[in-house]
Amino acid sequence: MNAEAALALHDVGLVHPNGQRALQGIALEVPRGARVAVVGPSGAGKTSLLRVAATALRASEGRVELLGEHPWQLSGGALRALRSRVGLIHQAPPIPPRLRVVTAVLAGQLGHWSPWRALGSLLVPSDIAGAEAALARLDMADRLFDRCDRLSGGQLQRVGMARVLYQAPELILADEPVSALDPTLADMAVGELVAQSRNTGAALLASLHAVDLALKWFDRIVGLRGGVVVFDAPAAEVSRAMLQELYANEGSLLPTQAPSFDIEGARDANRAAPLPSACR
Ligand SMILES: Nc1ncnc2c1ncn2[C@@H]1O[C@H](COP(=O)(O)OP(=O)(O)OP(=O)(O)O)[C@@H](O)[C@H]1O
Repeated sequence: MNAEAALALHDVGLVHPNGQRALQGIALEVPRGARVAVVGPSGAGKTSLLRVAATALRASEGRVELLGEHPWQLSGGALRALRSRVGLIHQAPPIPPRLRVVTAVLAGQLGHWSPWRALGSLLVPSDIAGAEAALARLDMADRLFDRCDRLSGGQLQRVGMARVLYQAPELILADEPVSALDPTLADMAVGELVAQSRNTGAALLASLHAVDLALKWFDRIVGLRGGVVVFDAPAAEVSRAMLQELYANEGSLLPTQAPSFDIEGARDANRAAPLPSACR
């Protein structure tokens, strides 16, 4: 067991209940504090990988180590405690529609609170300033008391991210966290996740649709296709040819946020990326 790794997958495979194989022979290590992006075409297995890492799905083959533990050997209570140290950001956050934004954000700490404090917070939000600060980082502070079913898909994604910023976990797992945001907001939101990692030492593993965002913000890029790792390299070493090969079946254009993609520019931006608000 490697205690220095926030996450380690050893020869992991996943077959969904209908017999569809989603992952095969995955070997991946995310050291504590590291920031790793997973990119790849539709159906590559990005969501499956993140769900296995989050223990939402149990691997069919291989071994998962999470924050120095073997999750599937733990008792129910110990597994819940381990999960409370991991922040999971969904593409479409599963937030009950009638919940208020403030309550949805405060729910990030539910795993750490006593049942009485958790119940009390559902009735009367206990740390409004904390929730507001997390939302402000994603330009959402003005929606604090809105109901979640009055929000757009992109606003809901930002509530899901604010919940994890508020949670301050040791490992952030983000599955296409900015897919519903416009390019400017997407850049800002990914920057805040990276800032959280820099400030708290949390490891960050995120699947991203846009390769320019991945190259700009992340230290390491994992290319996934057909459930297999095609490359795993520092962002500075990822070439256009590697990306074109990865997306070869999706046409000649690489998926990006910005309309024109300059790979050198994205990597230069990585070196010079300004620190978002939380880091200043
Ligand atoms: N619940 C499921 N049941 C059966 N097969 C599934 C299920 N979820 C995913 N799959 C299959 O597993 C493979 C990987 O899917 P996955 O959603 O992990 O890919 P992805 O890279 O996240 O795709 P996208 O970018 O389109 O979201 C695909 O072949 C998909 O059809």
